[in-house]
Amino acid sequence: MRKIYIFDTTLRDGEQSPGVNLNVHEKVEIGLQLEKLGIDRIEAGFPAASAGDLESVAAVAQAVRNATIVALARSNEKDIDAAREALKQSQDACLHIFLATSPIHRQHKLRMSKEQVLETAEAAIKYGRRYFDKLEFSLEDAGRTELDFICQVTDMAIRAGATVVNLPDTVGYLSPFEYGNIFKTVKETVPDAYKIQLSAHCHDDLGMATVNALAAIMGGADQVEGTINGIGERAGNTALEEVALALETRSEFFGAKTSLVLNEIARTSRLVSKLTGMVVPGNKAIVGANAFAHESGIHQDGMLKEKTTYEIMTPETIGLKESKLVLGKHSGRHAFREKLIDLGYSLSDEQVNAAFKKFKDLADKKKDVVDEDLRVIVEEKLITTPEVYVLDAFQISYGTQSVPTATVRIQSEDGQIIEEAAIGNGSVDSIFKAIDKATGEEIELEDYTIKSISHGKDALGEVHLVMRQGEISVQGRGVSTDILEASAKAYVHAINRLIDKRKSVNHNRNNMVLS
Ligand SMILES: CC(=O)SCCNC(=O)CCNC(=O)[C@H](O)C(C)(C)COP(=O)(O)OP(=O)(O)OC[C@H]1O[C@@H](n2cnc3c(N)ncnc32)[C@H](O)[C@@H]1OP(=O)(O)O
Ligand SMILES: CC(C)C(=O)C(=O)O
Ligand SMILES: [Mg+2]
Repeated sequence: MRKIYIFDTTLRDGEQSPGVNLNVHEKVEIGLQLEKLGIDRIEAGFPAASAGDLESVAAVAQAVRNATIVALARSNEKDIDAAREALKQSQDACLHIFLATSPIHRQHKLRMSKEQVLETAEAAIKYGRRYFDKLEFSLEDAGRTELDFICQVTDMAIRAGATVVNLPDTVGYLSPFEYGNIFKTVKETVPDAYKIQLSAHCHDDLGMATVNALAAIMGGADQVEGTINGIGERAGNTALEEVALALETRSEFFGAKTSLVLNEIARTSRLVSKLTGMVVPGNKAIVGANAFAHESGIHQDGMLKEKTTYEIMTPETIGLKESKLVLGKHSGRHAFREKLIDLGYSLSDEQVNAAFKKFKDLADKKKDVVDEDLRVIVEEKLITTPEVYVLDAFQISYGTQSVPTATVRIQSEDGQIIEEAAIGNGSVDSIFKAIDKATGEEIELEDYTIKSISHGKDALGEVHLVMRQGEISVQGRGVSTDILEASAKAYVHAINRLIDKRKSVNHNRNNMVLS
């Protein structure tokens, strides 16, 4: 199987992401993790850019011993000298020189003719080779360069001493077919192309950075350049984890492999995200939080029966523990039951069905149903107090200038609907007073607490209250994403428990009288 060399430019092109600025320590930390990941070549920076970048490249070159350390330079002696200075402690160094070759860049940016581009690049490569055995030359904006000129520059670069020639799609312009064809053409046309390595460097402006890198491999590229999490200039670079996993998962198709230590990918991704401050989107391939998470019932059922139904690679491959079955409104009974077993509940089919119905009602209101929500659902369901009254609906009228008024609709045991309204000292008080009227109970509220039992803006609120009627004291509990609803539920729950307790107290009294 053909080996594809991996050239990581997280510390150089990745750092060119607007808003990203890594200090020396952070660069070294990432460099060491890239070494663990088995990256072949690490581009540590652009030493001519600043004294800080020169220092960072030198620090990475000193710390990382098991990868080639690369430093970038423009095609001039000053930049190359800065790279020399930065890499002088390196065990295995590579100089990376670039010059743009496309008509747009030649005319507007460099203001050079084709001949001047050839001469400038040749002089720089020759100067660089005086000091470096390994030298990569990049034809910046090769993607928009005339194909015959790409071949001409590549030919010149090889003769001048480049060991790697990089053909970047600098502005993410090409389709996979076109990009792959450049490599195929260079291989077929440039006589000495077989003596050096050809490299692909893609940007994601049209969302094709990964597929273009793969097309380059199919066209004959020996090396792929990119970054962790695909960070980089504008829309970013090829995400290296995507290329590595595409080659691993579809090795029979590509016939090529990297030597990355794949189970270091998740760790590397998290570190780069943490230190650059660039959050990885949930749906990002390979390393996004949802890449191995399943929410819909049909998929979860498939996953529980056989993981390959919905996973083409395993989370363990990239160093994650396991796939996640996320419960939400699209989930089904199979996953729900499995989750309850995980949480330590052993319920009958009937109990699972009843709890599942409550779960679906909650999932309609709440984005993420977390373990704590499920515990509440199950435990509420298992504590069975006869429901003499059920809260059917309530409405609140409230304003800073008006007295809060609540209207409640309550269904009694015999199916009768009772509607009552009341005013109170606040929204909760008015609801409680309306419930008192509807149930005809006279109650003293002894305690009322409210707390959030799950996270986020749509967290569940749990109301706990203690009420007394004569000698009988009971507790009530209500849970909802709305605290007023949780309060009303807790109050009705407590009244039902009060009626239940009153019945058993009376029953015991009667028994005592009889005996
Ligand atoms: C595709 C890429 O990612 S290329 C790498 C891009 N990365 C960076 O630019 C980050 C680091 N850059 C920097 O810190 C600065 O741009 C520096 C220090 C390199 C140069 O700064 P300045 O001297 O102020 O020049 P400035 O950046 O404004 O302009 C770039 C100059 O380099 C020239 N230039 C651009 N590419 C090359 C090249 N490959 N070889 C030689 N000269 C080049 C431009 O034509 C321009 O020259 P001019 O001043 O004669 O018009
Ligand atoms: C410096 C070169 C390789 C580059 O980053 C690009 O062309 O995108
Ligand atoms: Mg780039």
